[in-house]
Amino acid sequence: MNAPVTLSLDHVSRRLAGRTVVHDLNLNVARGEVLGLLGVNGAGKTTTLRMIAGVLAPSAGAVRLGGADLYEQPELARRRIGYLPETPPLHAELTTAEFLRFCARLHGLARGAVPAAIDRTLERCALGDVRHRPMAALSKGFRQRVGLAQAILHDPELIVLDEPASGLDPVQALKLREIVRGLGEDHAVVLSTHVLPDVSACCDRVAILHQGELRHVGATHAQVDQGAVRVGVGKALQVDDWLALPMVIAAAPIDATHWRVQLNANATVDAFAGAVVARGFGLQELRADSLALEQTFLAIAASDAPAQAA
Ligand SMILES: Nc1ncnc2c1ncn2[C@@H]1O[C@H](COP(=O)(O)OP(=O)(O)OP(=O)(O)O)[C@@H](O)[C@H]1O
Repeated sequence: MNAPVTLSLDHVSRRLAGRTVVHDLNLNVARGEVLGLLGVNGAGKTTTLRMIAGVLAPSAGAVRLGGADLYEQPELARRRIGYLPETPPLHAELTTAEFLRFCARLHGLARGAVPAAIDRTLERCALGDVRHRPMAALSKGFRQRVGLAQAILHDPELIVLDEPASGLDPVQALKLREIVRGLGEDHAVVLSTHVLPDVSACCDRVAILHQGELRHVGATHAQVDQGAVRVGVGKALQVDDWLALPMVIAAAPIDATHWRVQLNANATVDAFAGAVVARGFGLQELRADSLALEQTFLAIAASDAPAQAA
C-alpha cells in the first residue's frame, strides 16, 4: 500500500476497571483501504474503535490521524473522523433528513454546505427513498444505513464502524458491505466484526484481536495469494476437469456446484478465472477461500498464550 498513512496506532493500551483490556497495539491504516478488526466477544474491538474514533483516550501510547495526536488535538475527531458506534445514535422522532441536518451541525459543517452534503450522503447510502420518513418507521437495515450516513456526512478521512452489519438480514448486510466497499476506495475505513464473511467481502486487510492483543495482521487477498479459492460453477464437474487447468494443483467439492481449488504458487486469479471461463464451466462465483482465515481465527480464538503480531 503506497497511499499515505491516515491512521496510526503507536503502542496503544487501555485499562478499564483496573484491567488492561487493550494491550500495546501497533497498526497503520491508509486511505483507500478497509481494515477489518476481527475478534470474539470481549476481545477489545469496541474499546479499540472508541480510541481510534477519538471518544476514549488511550491509557498509554498514541492514536494519530495524519500524524497528529488525537489526544492532543481532540477537535480533529469531530471534523475528520466519522464514527458509527455499535448502537447508532438515532432520534426516532426525526426524519432521516432532519436527523442528518442535526448531525451536520454537530460535525461543524458550514450552513451553506449542508444541503449538498445531505444529498450526497443520502445517495451514497441509498437512502433517497426514506429521506422524509421518521426514523421510528425505518427497518433495521435502513436505520443502520442512516447511522452510517451520519458518520460520513462531513466527508471524513477516516471512517470507523463498529459491527455495522450486525443483526441485518442477508440482503441488507450485502447492501451495507457494498457501501462500505465503495467508501474504502477514497477513505481509510476501520470496521469491527466477528463475522468472517464481512471480512472476506469488504476488507483489504484483517487484524485479529484476542484478549486485547493483536495476534495477526494480514491482507485478506493473501488467502488467494496462498492459492486457495472458492469457486461456484454452473455445471457438475469432476476433479479431473479442474486438474486439466494448468494452474490447478488440487480441487475438492464443497457441494454440487461449489469447489475449493488450490492454485499453484505462480498462478494469478485473473488467469484462473480466464481458464474457467474458456473451459465453459459457467463461472458464477470466485473468491478467496475463507478457510485459511477461518482456521487462523479459530486457532487464535482457542489459544490463551499471547503471540506475536505478524
Ligand atoms: N466500561 C468498562 N468497564 C470495565 N470493563 C469494560 C468496560 N467496557 C468493556 N470492558 C471489558 O473490556 C473487554 C473488552 O471489551 P470490548 O467491548 O472492547 O470487546 P469487544 O471485542 O468489542 O466485544 P463485543 O464483540 O462483545 O462487543 C471486555 O472484557 C469487557 O468486559
